Amino acid sequence: MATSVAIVGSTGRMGGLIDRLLTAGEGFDVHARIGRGDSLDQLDGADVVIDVSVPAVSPGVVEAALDRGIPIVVGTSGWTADRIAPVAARVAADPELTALFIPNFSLGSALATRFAELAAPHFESIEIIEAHHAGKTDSPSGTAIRTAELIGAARAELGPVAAPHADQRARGQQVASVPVHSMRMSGVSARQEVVLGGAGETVRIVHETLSDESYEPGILLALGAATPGTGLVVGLGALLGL
Ligand SMILES: NC(=O)C1=CN([C@@H]2O[C@H](COP(=O)(O)OP(=O)(O)OC[C@H]3O[C@@H](n4cnc5c(N)ncnc54)[C@H](OP(=O)(O)O)[C@@H]3O)[C@@H](O)[C@H]2O)C=CC1
Ligand SMILES: O=C(O)C1=N[C@H](C(=O)O)C[C@H](O)C1
Repeated sequence: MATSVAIVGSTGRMGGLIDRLLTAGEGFDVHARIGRGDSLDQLDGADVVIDVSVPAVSPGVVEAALDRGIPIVVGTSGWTADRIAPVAARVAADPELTALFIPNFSLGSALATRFAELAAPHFESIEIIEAHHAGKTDSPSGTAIRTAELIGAARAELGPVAAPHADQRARGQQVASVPVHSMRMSGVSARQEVVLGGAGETVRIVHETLSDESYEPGILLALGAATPGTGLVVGLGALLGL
């Protein structure tokens, strides 16, 4: 029997992509298409919820899914480690609950983030430059926040990265001590560059999204993994075994 999926943010770019992907493929049915103004009671009866809405709305969607015991995949940005923490505690307390936070569904992005995490302990200077389409309303991107948090965790025993003059606005927003510089502009879908500097050298880890097609395998992987008892997952890398 097909897995029934409730899509929150269904009228948006990602919601439309997910709708088309599930409708065209096998194994999943669309249970409900939920947009602004629609009741979250439409989640009732779904096997899984996928949220691709806006950062302000996403926490309420997660709560509504967990209240109903329905596994949820969260693709919406804005989920810092601090915001995930109470959800993690709730999921840890109930073995039936499942919440997957996937800041970026693309394989290349998951790999690039992992590469940055691996390199982080070896360089004292690390900064992130991310660019997105002009329609993106939040910054830094969810991917940049997650990447910076993982860099910070990888350097936990070494201390913060060297970010001189970080009090100046043009030095970016610090996330887990990593300066993040966000551009919102025409001509770009999504791009992230992690620049690492050490004695006499720099390393640049660049990921570019050229089309939304790159998200499709990750969306299906996450939906397939979102079953009761999976628990908390953060990042596609965990599902890929990276
Ligand atoms: N994890 C990943 O790989 C990716 C994540 N994203 C993230 O996904 C999110 C959505 O991106 P995108 O599709 O480009 O954005 P869009 O602006 O195209 O879509 C946002 C959707 O959320 C809806 N929405 C707004 N308020 C509510 C509400 N109260 N209840 C239900 N739905 C609501 C909007 O409805 P309305 O049209 O009425 O405003 C719209 O359908 C962003 O946070 C983005 O960063 C994006 C790409 C990839
Ligand atoms: O809004 C987008 O487009 C994207 N949002 C996500 C983010 O905030 O990281 C993922 C990807 O970068 C595209």
